[in-house]
Amino acid sequence: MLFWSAKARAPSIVMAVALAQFLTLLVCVPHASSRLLGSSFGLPIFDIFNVTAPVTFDYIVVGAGTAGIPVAVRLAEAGSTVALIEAGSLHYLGNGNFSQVPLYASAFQHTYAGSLINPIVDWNLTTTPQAGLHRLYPQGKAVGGTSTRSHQAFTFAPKSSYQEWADAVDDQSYSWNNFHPHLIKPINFTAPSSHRFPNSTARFPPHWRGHTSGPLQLTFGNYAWPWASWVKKALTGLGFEENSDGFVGGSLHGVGYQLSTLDATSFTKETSDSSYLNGLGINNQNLVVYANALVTRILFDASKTASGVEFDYGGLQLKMACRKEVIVSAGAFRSPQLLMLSGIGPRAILEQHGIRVVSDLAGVGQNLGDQVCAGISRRVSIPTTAELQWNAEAAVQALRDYGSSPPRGPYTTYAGDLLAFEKLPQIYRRKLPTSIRNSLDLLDADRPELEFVAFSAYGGPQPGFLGSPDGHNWATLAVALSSPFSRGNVTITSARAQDNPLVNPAWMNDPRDAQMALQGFRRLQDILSSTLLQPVLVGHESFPPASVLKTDAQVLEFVKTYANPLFQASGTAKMGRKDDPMAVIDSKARVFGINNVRVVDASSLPVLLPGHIQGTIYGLAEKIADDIIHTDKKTARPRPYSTTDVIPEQVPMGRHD
Ligand SMILES: Cc1cc2nc3c(=O)[nH]c(=O)nc-3n(C[C@H](O)[C@H](O)[C@H](O)COP(=O)(O)OP(=O)(O)OC[C@H]3O[C@@H](n4cnc5c(N)ncnc54)[C@H](O)[C@@H]3O)c2cc1C
Repeated sequence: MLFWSAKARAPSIVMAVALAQFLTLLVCVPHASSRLLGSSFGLPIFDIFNVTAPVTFDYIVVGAGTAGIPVAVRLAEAGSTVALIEAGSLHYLGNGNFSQVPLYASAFQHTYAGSLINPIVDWNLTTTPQAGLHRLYPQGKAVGGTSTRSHQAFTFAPKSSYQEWADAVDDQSYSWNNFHPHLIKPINFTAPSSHRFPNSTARFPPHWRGHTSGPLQLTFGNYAWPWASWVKKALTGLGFEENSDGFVGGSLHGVGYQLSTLDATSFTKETSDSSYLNGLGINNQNLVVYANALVTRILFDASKTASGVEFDYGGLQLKMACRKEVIVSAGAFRSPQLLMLSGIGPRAILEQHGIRVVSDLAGVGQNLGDQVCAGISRRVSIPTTAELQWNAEAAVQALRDYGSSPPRGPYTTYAGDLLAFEKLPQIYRRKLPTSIRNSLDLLDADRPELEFVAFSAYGGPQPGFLGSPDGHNWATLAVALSSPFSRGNVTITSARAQDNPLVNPAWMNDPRDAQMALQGFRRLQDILSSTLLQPVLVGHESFPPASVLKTDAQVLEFVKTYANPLFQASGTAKMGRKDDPMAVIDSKARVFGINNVRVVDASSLPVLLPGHIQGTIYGLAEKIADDIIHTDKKTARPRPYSTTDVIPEQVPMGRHD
């Protein structure tokens, strides 16, 4: 489809490709089985392109994000009719090419008050004050969801985390071996190309070569930032092993280049819409996408069975009905919000807002897990993103490289292209109180406690995003707590979906995390002082200045004030056993206490996974879709739309009174 394949290219190329595609479309239309441009999108009031579109769907999926699109696409493939309802629109319209060019991934994402934000493709959510500060927490509001905001890192958690998951939900289908087929089903892998520098070899599981059957393209950038190579050399010198599997083999320990969700031809960011929707779903007539539609409530009949949803479409309050299920994939903050607005959640909160209780579930909105990081920026003598911001010649060359075939150079990769994971080494561990050491010792051997990210840009507060406040090259090394103990929560501030939920990440609320952050930061300082990095560090200028990081109290103060999330929020409608009072969904993602509602997204995760969670979310979406399809034999039979799909006696579309 012309619109969906629009990529960030030089305008002339775009126009030429567009013209060719348009001509092809014109030639093909009379015989085509595919739909007309735009027909994949529904108008909930009327649909002039597809007048036979049913008002009642088998499934309604709420949220066209990282999980929602794969679930909707797979169900439609299996023959069910699916309405995919998304509050946002197309990120190409709202965010230009900032959601496409890999280097731009962190555009409009600073978390400090006063940062540049883009209200069109983001929910503009502000957390409750953390250490006295309100923080912005980016979340995608677009077809593609937060995959359009992501920094493209693709990892799987260590094997023990999936085992912990399987044990927590009493379902061994989540063990590494059993879950693995679903985790890799999305993947279409391309090995790194020869355009990377020779000293930046990227590792990946050898058997992934040729694994191209999935819709989601993964590869490595056609460039490695010099800072990444220097940090890798330093970490290796300090005893880090290289992670030989690119962080997707079931172990995160070690250092390596970031495997990324990247289109291996255009070197644009791969998202759930560019992969699943554009690649698979767009021509499937069973799937209709309703954009700009904010679901405000799930509707239930007298037997607490979901019958459809109510939504806000440009101010109109509309309803849509489903025959089978409502699948909530609205993300870690908005899935619990929607459940609460629909009467599913902690009784006291619902009653406080005058919401009728349908299922009193204490765990809705609780158990919010997230990783938190802090870094040090230093002036460096090697090229960083500052070159693209301040050096016209370098910027023009980088654009030329990106426009060449194949694209190469710094625009093909994210600025944080090197990751490393470890347990806190003994020398720092010994400084922790015994009780904290004991807690850490309970973590599995393959579960990392720290993650490092080498970022070729300035990391201090600044309104821009490309990387340098002063024209000098700056680089950052950040450390994150991979296995924090703190848990926050999400709640509602009103009975209206239009109001953002209240998010309290509770970063470092657990004293164990504060002590771990202190020792992790000391480890970070020591890495930056290593002789192996000295050749590229310039002077002593840094953010924060060394003078404010002398005592432990100063470090803790800095970390608490400047810590950022790694944006891996999860667990707010967690999966669990029926006898777990905080569990919201069972191991098939079905919400307890009601019928025909599932939650499939980051909020479903029962365990805070180390590393980056999008890979697991795609895998979970595949797994639950597979479960649904296999337990519902009828939906497994392909069936095109027909006018008989219109069931007038069910809740009609249109203005509701
Ligand atoms: C800045 C940033 C960078 C990140 N980088 C990485 C990374 O490099 N690697 C990684 O693994 N992870 C990364 N993550 C995390 C990852 O992107 C998320 O965990 C993941 O995308 C969440 O997927 P989801 O399906 O749960 O939610 P989402 O992808 O957010 O999807 C939810 C969708 O539901 C829609 N929606 C919400 N409420 C409603 C409603 N009431 N009605 C209709 N629609 C609604 C939203 O608009 C959205 O489109 C990053 C996150 C952020 C914020």
